Amino acid sequence: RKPCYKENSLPPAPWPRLPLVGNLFYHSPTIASLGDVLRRLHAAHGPVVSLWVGGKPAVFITCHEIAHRTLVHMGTTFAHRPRTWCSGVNSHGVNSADYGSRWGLLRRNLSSHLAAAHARTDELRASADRLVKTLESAATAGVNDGGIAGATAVVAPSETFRHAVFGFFGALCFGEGIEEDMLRRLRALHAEIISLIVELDAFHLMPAFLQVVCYFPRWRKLVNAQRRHHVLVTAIIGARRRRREEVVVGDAEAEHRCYLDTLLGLQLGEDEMVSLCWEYMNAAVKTTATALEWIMARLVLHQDIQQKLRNDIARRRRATAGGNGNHMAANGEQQRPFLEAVVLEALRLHPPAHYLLAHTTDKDVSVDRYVIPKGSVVNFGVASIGRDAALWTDPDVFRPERFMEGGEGSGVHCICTSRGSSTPETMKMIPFGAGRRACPGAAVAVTVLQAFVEDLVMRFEWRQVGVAGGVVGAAVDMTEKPGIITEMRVPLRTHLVVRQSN
Ligand code: HEM
Repeated sequence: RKPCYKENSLPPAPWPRLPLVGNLFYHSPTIASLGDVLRRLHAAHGPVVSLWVGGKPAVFITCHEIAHRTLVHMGTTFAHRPRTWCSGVNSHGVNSADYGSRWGLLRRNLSSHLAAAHARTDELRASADRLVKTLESAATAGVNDGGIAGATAVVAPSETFRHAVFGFFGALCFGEGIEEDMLRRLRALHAEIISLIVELDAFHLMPAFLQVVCYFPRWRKLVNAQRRHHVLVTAIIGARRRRREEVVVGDAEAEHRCYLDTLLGLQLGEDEMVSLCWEYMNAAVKTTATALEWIMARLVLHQDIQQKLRNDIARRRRATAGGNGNHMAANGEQQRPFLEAVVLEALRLHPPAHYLLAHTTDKDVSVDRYVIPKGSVVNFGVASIGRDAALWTDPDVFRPERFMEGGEGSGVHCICTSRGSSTPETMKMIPFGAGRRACPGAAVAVTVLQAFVEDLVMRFEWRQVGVAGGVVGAAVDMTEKPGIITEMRVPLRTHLVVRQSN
């Protein structure tokens, strides 16, 4: 028997609600309108509201305290993902796996690979160097719009950021030595497949019959692109397998183990490996590259913070070179580098993912005065929590100092997985989610962002376009382009000046 709830015990939802369709698609036919619809609903009804996807509710939560209670305290209950009838290339990933032993095995494998990758500073340095060199050539060859002496030009760095991040994670995923041409083809295929995915569907927010309607015209293209992706990744897997067989034991141990090596060790099928490699690159690249662009846009806008960051990095480098790498705060703890504060503040204001991946529950759960029925889609407003005026003073102001000692964000860290490591206070922002399904790549992503930003700030001055001789020109446009990942609507353009004294 289907359980029966009193209408008023379910989280509030707008009317009308049509049979089969529900009301989500009626109120918010696109991901772009979802944010506005939810803002209005939350303003009227509080932090727990719902929209209906066909016959089941999609519950949205924008309160950090409830997020902590559900994702961390009731972790196992909320660790499930909704089922889908077809997820194509994503079907064998960690993110789509049922919460259970297979998920546990794959997630442990990914997490231990990422923990080892975290220590791979050589690869990170090499990627940051390549990024800096590409931008240096752009600055030297480009159009100098400001009459500034030395190598300087107006550049749009988004594409370079994306390529550098793809190259870095490509090496971690497939191993070093993967050809540039292969990487470019893989990148193009990722972009093609992503462009064909219906965004609301990615969050499990489309009733089945609408999925059929929306995917019908693009189905052949999607299947075709996924097939080409499969062929390319299978070729990479084959090459890696042969290399492992050829390399003598001692050499193999000296060589870093890439993600693919760990998958080969698990004896998985070919489809599973292709899907897991897709997930790795898909989850890592667009998120990290988008975050990097938002951070640099903020530094272009806030020249004072950019200079403060440069000074802090230089001071720390001098201290480390002088043998004094300990930066103690007044409370005796290691002082947070300003660089980390800048990255955290950008992730608070501009989380690449405005919502988590869809969660669901394995039983009915009471939250506040409402019942979340078993099997509902449950999601969390990441951007709303990070910009909540009840948690942050002047939430719309970019102020990294709030994450420094004594600031309102000093207790916040991005990685909240277990009860022990988190309180509602540590979850005043959740750009990587929280609890059992929290992003396993969070620590690596923050490390990559810090390494890239450090080099970019020390090697170049990032000025607003048209700002020369103190004349302020076009400001950076911080408007958002909503999507599965929220990018800048107008990609960053900046006046890049190569610094003479690095
Ligand atoms: C700035 C960069 C990144 C951001 C903002 C980000 C954000 C997120 C978010 C919000 C989730 C959903 C959590 C949930 O549903 O509760 C997630 C899940 C996930 N992320 Fe990331 N991520 C980033 C980088 C990475 C990297 C570098 C990797 C790995 C190479 C990665 C792999 C994953 C995987 C596998 C999941 C699914 C986990 C599961 O279902 O158990 N992410 N990420």
